[in-house]
Amino acid sequence: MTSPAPILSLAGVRKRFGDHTALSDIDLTVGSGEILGIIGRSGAGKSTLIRCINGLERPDAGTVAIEGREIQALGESALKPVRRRIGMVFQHFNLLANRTAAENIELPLIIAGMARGPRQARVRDLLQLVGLEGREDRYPAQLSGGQKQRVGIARALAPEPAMLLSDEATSALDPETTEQILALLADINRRLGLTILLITHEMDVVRRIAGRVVVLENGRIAEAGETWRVFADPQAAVTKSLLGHDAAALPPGLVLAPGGSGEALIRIDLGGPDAGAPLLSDLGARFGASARILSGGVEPVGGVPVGRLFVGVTPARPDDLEPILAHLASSTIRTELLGHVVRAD
Ligand SMILES: Nc1ncnc2c1ncn2[C@@H]1O[C@H](COP(=O)(O)OP(=O)(O)OP(=O)(O)O)[C@@H](O)[C@H]1O
Repeated sequence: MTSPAPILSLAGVRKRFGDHTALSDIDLTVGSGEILGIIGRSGAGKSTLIRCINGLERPDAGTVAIEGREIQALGESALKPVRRRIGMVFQHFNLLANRTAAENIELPLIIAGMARGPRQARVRDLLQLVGLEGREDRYPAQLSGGQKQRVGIARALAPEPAMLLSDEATSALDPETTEQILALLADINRRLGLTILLITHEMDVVRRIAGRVVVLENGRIAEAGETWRVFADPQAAVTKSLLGHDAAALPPGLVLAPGGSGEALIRIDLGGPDAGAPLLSDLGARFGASARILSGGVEPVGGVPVGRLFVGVTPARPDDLEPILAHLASSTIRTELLGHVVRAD
């Protein structure tokens, strides 16, 4: 049995505008049912990438395939049905102001030539799926930002696309509404097995729902991988800076002693299924050391705990510090002795 073609695959994609290279060497595969985040700062090439994926822009080199079908050489009429396989969700919703919520959702079905009966049944199902029952007759101006985006999502889902392409879909929403829309996307992904490509400039959006992330910088892929790994152990400078990961940062208010004894300040980067292990109580049980958390935290990234802790460890004997560090290093992503804490007394 051959495995199904990926929903989307890009190979060696390059796009130039004059002498400016907006995208180069883009290799990307999106498998069925996954949520992939694409993150980058302004100018990184996100819009150009979207335009290459939906056929609005032709790459200068490389291939873009949707469900195994290469689109870069297709003419407008051949592109149309392939484009319909990608549902677009936009930052500013792009709803028709003079049509109700239900009519906005119905429009792509009318264009697709669906008969009235099944069309209206489908609109009802979609309204229910996105939590808009009872609001079907409201016009966009009578809906909140979150409700408008629910209409946008339902409209994108109406033609049963193979993939949802979310272009900064939560960037115009407040944090609470962002949370609700991301929860809706995650729910749709789970319930329908729908593939979602999330384009964003916000790490938090990626952290909440993307299983995998691609970091774009200056038109190139700077880093890619499972979201929790990239968050727990970022490699590229741009990822570290997007994450606000300053490797040298000390928690506020802590001062390191010039000498080397007493309570050791240790920075621990945790991530992965083992991150919940009882690390600190281990230090007491194995080494008779006392350990306290001075700063930091652990939170789930794609369901996997990830975090950075600053821990003060007082070994029973100075010689214990080395084996303590080795023990911590064996069960964390990174353990680093930063120095010794100045005591207040
Ligand atoms: N039609 C164009 N003509 C010339 N340069 C362009 C064109 N489109 C994009 N660019 C340039 O290509 C680079 C990538 O732009 P792009 O819009 O893809 O970035 P972006 O990551 O989407 O940024 P933003 O988040 O600000 O929308 C930028 O330097 C931009 O100025």
